[in-house]
Amino acid sequence: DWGYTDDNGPSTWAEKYPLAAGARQSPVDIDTSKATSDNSLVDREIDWSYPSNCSYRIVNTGYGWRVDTYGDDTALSGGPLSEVYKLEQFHCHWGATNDEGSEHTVDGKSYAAELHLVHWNSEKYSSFKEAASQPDGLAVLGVFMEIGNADNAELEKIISLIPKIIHKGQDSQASFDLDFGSLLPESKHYWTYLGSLTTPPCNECVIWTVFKEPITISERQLEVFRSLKSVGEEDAIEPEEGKLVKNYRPPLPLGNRVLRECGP
Ligand SMILES: Nc1nnc(SCC(=O)Nc2ccc(S(N)(=O)=O)cc2)s1
Ligand SMILES: [Zn+2]
Repeated sequence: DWGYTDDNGPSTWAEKYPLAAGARQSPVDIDTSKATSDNSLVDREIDWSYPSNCSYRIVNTGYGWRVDTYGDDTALSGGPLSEVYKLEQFHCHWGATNDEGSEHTVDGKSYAAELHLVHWNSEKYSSFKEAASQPDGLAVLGVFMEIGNADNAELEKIISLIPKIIHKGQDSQASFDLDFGSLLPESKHYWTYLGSLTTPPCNECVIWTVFKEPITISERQLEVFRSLKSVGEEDAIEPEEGKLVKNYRPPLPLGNRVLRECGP
């Protein structure tokens, strides 16, 4: 199966997942000199509403952790979006060392990690799966994460559950009040472009919005991410083996896509 090691990593994905070789792939390097500040976006602020207290399921997908949100009373609209999108799940990508880990880069700079909030167009489509096969089906918010001295208190609620899902396939149900607002940066300055899922099947179904301002996470918190395993409990391997120390796809060419910028 696909993964992030030398023998099953991003450079091999197109063999089994032909979409991975498409012209609208993600992530990309955000070349700020190419970004056009588009007036059609300026008066369309990105607007989100997320519940404060909800029950969530965190799962080890084998490629990282993912929190399923059953996004009933969630809504994302505005900015580049023409319809209202619902939050389906959120997850993160990181690297083995702090100088890599984000999927998008900014003028070639990588951040230590990148948070993805995955929404689907529930106004036009009847399911996430259906939306994931449409060019305007998904809207993903990308938030860069850099190492800071302090723990990120909201992320800590998720990180405290990771020891329960060390192995692939494990999940944990928890109801905690998550303030999504604090998982997003203060500034709403963002770049947006048309792209894809950054993991197989790499469907070209995502309207990407990447915030310019990073949030901070502590080194200890990032180490907890790296303690996840990509193999199941039954795979008897050495304790140090199978650790998910990196799960990011390097940038693909922007090609002739338009990169728009909006915000102060
Ligand atoms: N044929 C298909 N199988 N599975 C899908 S969608 C499953 C899923 O949620 N995939 C997914 C993959 C990557 C991302 S990401 N990293 O945010 O681009 C978000 C979501 S479409
Ligand atoms: Zn992602």
